[in-house]
Amino acid sequence: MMAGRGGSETDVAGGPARHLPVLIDEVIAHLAPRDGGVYVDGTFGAGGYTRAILAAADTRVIAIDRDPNAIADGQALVAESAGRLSLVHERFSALDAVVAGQGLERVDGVVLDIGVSSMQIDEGERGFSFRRDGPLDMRMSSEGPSAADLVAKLSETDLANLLYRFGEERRSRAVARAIVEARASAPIERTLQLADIVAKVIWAKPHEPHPSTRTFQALRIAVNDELGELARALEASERVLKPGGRLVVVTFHSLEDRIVKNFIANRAKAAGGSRHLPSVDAVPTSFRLVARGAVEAGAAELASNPRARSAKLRAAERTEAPAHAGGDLSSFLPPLPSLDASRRR
Ligand SMILES: C[S@@+](CC[C@H](N)C(=O)[O-])C[C@H]1O[C@@H](n2cnc3c(N)ncnc32)[C@H](O)[C@@H]1O
Repeated sequence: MMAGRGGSETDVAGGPARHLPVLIDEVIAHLAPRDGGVYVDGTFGAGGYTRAILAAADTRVIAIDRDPNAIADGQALVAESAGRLSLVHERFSALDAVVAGQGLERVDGVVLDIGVSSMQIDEGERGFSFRRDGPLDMRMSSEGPSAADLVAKLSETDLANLLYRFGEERRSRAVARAIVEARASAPIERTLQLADIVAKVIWAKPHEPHPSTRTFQALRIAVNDELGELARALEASERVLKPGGRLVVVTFHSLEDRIVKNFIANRAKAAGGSRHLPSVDAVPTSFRLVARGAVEAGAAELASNPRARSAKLRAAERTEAPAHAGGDLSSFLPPLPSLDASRRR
């Protein structure tokens, strides 16, 4: 079962929690759940945030996860919640449709805890871990192409670009070359098989991350379209939050944090607000900042949970202004660095 990124026992809303989620006090402080409010937990996982929201006030929670195992494990909490929790198997990019499916138009808060759960990492069979043997899968939802499919089918150049963009792997060309050479003699279908191939071209000192860290991160992000999912979920939140409703997002690496930071900055600053332009051109801001900059874990949490080290929380509050026209993710999805462009410089 889910060991969790924190791993502590609390009992909220009736049942034993199996982990202490990252930045939980800060999440609740910024989400500010209130009696009668409806909150979307877009990343249910082991239900740590959901439990805390249910415990903080007399709220209703609509929780979402794309992983069928998380949905199955969460049924006990649904049963305990006396009708206050709806748990939906869906991608969080569709959170506005999920809210509509519950017969609601708007909600009081949305929280996202981006990334994989410990359960997903810890189960070798899911294929996320370079330390455990398993099929090279990495699909959170068990649908669509797996990591093994990408490794088998992408050209050497596309593989190198993927590793560079989503893993920030500086030796992406060497890793891509090694993968292409290895797959010519045998299909790469197991996690440890891929980890061995990467270890032949990247040496890590004892204090450095495992040589496969960046390769596995890149494949996972690509397989699950994690950056696109995040960008679309931010836009869906803008559509579904009531004026005064809060958006709280916790991320674990810079690619994700940049998207959240850019989105909030984009929506919280009035476009066309220049004194050189007629005021009629100004686009009203749809969010205002709740937290200036990113909130990080304090010393106590860092001491008890090393996984909180890279966590960053950003929060914003919805204004009365209409949502921006959706779909143009380029206004806040930062251009991903192209390997070829970087080599030309
Ligand atoms: C870090 S865990 C969340 C842990 C949770 N906050 C808790 O306290 O237990 C992330 C969860 O989000 C889910 N997830 C990731 N991307 C998703 C997406 N695009 N749509 C829905 N669920 C997603 C994963 O399956 C995983 O269960």
